Amino acid sequence: MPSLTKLFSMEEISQHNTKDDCWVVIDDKVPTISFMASQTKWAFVMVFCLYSYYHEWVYDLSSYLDEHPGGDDVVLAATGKDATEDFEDAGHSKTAKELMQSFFIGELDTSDFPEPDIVSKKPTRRDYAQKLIDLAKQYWVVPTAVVGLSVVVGFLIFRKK
Ligand code: HEM
Repeated sequence: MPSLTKLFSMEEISQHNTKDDCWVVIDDKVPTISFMASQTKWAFVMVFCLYSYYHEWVYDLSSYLDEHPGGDDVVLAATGKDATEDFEDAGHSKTAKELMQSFFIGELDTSDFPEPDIVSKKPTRRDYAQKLIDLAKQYWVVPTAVVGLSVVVGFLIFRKK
């Protein structure tokens, strides 16, 4: 995915995890676009939404930690991972979201993330055989009871003759 800003790996970001040096990754960016004309603004918003769908943003909160109304511990606990959920759960105001833009430093480099395994695999004969074995293992009591009962009945009939 092409990028317009500086890229940081999660490994690098996770090293900035102290009170004096604190970076977080949040998938939420509201660009300051109030200076644009209405139509241009919406076109920009649409392109930006598409772009931001594939990107996660990195914020350097080192200078803000002491002032953060939610405290520094919650933010420090959210370093080295995607903090979007924690950020959203805190119910940040529009003002907070605007303020966070002043701490923006770049975006998360996702190029070395493993590809999700979405290739659908057609079941083979081996898979069906394995399924049958698994079922037999799971329900072994029924066939065992049938065989046992047949042996007993057969034995009784044989003895009568
Ligand atoms: C990214 C930059 C951030 C900025 C600029 C920011 C700013 C603020 C502001 C202004 C408030 C006061 C309430 C409001 O106006 O919404 C607040 C509260 C809070 N923030 Fe943040 N915050 C940031 C990141 C985070 C992160 C990453 C977390 C958690 C992992 C977090 C957790 C909280 C919590 C728990 C509160 C208290 C909410 C409450 O009192 O109900 N914040 N933040």
